[in-house]
Amino acid sequence: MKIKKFILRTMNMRMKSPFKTSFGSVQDKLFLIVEAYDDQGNCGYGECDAFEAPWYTEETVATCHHMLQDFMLPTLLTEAIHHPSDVRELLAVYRRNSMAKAAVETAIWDLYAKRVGKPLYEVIGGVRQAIDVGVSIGLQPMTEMLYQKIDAALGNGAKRVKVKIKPGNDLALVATIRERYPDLPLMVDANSAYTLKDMEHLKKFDPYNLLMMEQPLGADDILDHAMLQKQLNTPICLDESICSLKDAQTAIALNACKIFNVKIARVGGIEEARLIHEEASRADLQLWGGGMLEAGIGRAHSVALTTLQNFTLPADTSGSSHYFDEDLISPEVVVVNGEIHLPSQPGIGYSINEEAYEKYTIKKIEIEV
Ligand SMILES: O=C(O)CCC(=O)C1=CC=C[C@@H](O)[C@@H]1C(=O)O
Ligand SMILES: [Mg+2]
Repeated sequence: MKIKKFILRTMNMRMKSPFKTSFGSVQDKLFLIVEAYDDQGNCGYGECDAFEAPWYTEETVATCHHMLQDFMLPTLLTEAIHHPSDVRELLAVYRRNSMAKAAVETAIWDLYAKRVGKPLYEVIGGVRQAIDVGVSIGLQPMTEMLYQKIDAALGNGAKRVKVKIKPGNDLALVATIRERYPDLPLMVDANSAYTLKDMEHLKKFDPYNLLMMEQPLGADDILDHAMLQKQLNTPICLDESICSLKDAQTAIALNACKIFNVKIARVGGIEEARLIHEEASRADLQLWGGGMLEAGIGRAHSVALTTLQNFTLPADTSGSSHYFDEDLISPEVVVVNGEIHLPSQPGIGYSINEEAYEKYTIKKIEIEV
């Protein structure tokens, strides 16, 4: 497969409401899209999940634009790509920069699946045609608003609810939710807001029967999580700490957690995610698909990944309308009774909504051989 040309778009879409975590808030979502064209006129799409500021990982929209434009896309135009799984090796010369890598790698997977005329989820080895999903609810200014969001999610069949916590807005919040929803499948995500000094405090979450506690400690830590997991009954799920297969192997070896949240962007692509999935399956760790407030293209890739065998827990991938008034794809991703059904068309299986796509494009560059 020879890539003839890439188009790199910068998009700007406003989310319905701000999404607030322990480290920041997003409402105007600036992001990139990579289009990869082959010599037969096929086009594959990939979304870059980096945010405008480096608060989730060190990457930003600007660093990804630079890495893609100046390094990664020119490299991939000069190399023969036999299979999308080659891209991981071809880009390994560039250290880290996982979100930039994932943006182009996912575009090439979509392109390949379209060339062979199969849905992406089948091409990557997916085993199910529908995935279970929950919702992720950001920090709310008032508990009433949180209840409204939980009720709306349950009304839509959400299979579990994740709430964000931070020091000072955590235990009492969980206690209130539990009192009102005693049987709710509930989990919390701290986005690295605590340290081992909070061990005694974190143990106090155990009686609330949480599905898991996501990333309580340092974004670059695995060791402290292992010490914490020894003391907690609540399963720990690692998100920010797992950026590669190597990190996954370390976490497994140290028993640092029981669950991984897998995001294609954070680990540098679908191939790395598949390797993490294999490793986790061997160690009996459970997996689920994380979300990055993506628009439709990124959402479609993550839905496809979630069809792999060991993604047994509900994903964060909510429907397009959860975050946006209008999406870039047609049809939009929809959740029915807490499930997303996989489209059967080749590639990501969704078409581009050309009108919306052009409307939200604020910059476009072409890179050719
Ligand atoms: O619905 C989604 O796309 C998931 C939202 C979500 O929880 C997150 C998105 C982006 C960064 C983080 O704040 C966070 C997470 O930690 O999983
Ligand atoms: Mg998280």
